[in-house]
Amino acid sequence: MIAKFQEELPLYSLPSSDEARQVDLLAYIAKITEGVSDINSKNWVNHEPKTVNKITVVGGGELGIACTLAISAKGIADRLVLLDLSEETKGGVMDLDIFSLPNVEISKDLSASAHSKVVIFTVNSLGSSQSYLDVVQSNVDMFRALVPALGHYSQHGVLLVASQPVEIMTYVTWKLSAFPVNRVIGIGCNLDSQRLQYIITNVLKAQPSGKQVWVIGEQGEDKVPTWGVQEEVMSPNSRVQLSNRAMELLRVKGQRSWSVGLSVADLVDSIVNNKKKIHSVSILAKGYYDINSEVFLSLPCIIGSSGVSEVIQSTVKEDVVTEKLQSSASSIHGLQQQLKL
Ligand SMILES: NC(=O)c1ccc[n+]([C@@H]2O[C@H](COP(=O)([O-])OP(=O)(O)OC[C@H]3O[C@@H](n4cnc5c(N)ncnc54)[C@H](O)[C@@H]3O)[C@@H](O)[C@H]2O)c1
Repeated sequence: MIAKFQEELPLYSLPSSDEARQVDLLAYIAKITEGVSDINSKNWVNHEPKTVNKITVVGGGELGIACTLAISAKGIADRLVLLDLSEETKGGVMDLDIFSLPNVEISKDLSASAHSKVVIFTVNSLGSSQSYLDVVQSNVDMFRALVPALGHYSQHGVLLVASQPVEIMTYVTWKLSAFPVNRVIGIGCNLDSQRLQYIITNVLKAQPSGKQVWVIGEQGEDKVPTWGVQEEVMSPNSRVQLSNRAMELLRVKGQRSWSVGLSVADLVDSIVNNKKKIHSVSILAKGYYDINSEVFLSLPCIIGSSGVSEVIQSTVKEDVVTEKLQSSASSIHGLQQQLKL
């Protein structure tokens, strides 16, 4: 299946103005996707009420199950489709089959995702590639087989990417889907930001509250804290000391799939219920922090039903933040240039 798409798919090379052709191509791709033999005979367009809060989780591994459980626990979805595309039946998915959850459907058919408000990507290729570039390329190849069809089935939804490396996989999803950029988001530093705010406010009990501090940039070692507005009662020095102390506490927290699942569910809640809440998520960073290449980095944004509605620009000028983001942008862009999309 993947090989077939490698031959078929220069979709992202179409100009976005050529929408009719893009839709035709996406329809064709969906048609030849596994599990969908004839898109018209299935009549998927008419079977699904379009107003329900339907969510699709793609991938039934650790993170896919964690997202499913967290979204179910929050009661956000009227219907949740877990697309388990693996050959074998992994423990988690099998157990969900046995101990079924209300409103959760497990499927291998991509068309089951039709009319989702959010499609969450948690798949990860298990290729035995040697170099980092090969590992990323095998994830890209897998996305080539999935994103165009899933984008076709949920043309008005938001694509939320959790697969790693999240900045690159979000860029790849944007290119392969031909979606408007505001509706393609990576989970980026959302969990780190929420944790940092909690640490500053509830653990360090610092005044003023940590609501104005964000973790931004590249997920992992190169992420960086930044303040949204100048805190009048704090000198720049004590602000830096406070965020450094909070970042130290954040680093030892580690990441478990269930904590990422909880933060994904919070993001989904903001989208589905049009909460207009601020999240630090991976978005197209071109034009911010003097970045002029097409790379995705985490920046604080207002998130609602159409994805990103506004990017929050910090009024605090910090050279170290700009340098870190530019350095991340340069290395991510370098790697993207070597990928075969
Ligand atoms: N687990 C976490 O805490 C966590 C946190 C943040 C990000 N992530 C990222 O999310 C992704 C998934 O992580 P995980 O822990 O769930 O991994 P996992 O190995 O448990 O699950 C990967 C899933 O991808 C599916 N898959 C593999 N190859 C496929 C293919 N060719 N077509 C369709 N599906 C395929 C597998 O069947 C499996 O369901 C990874 O990129 C990971 O880095 C995970």
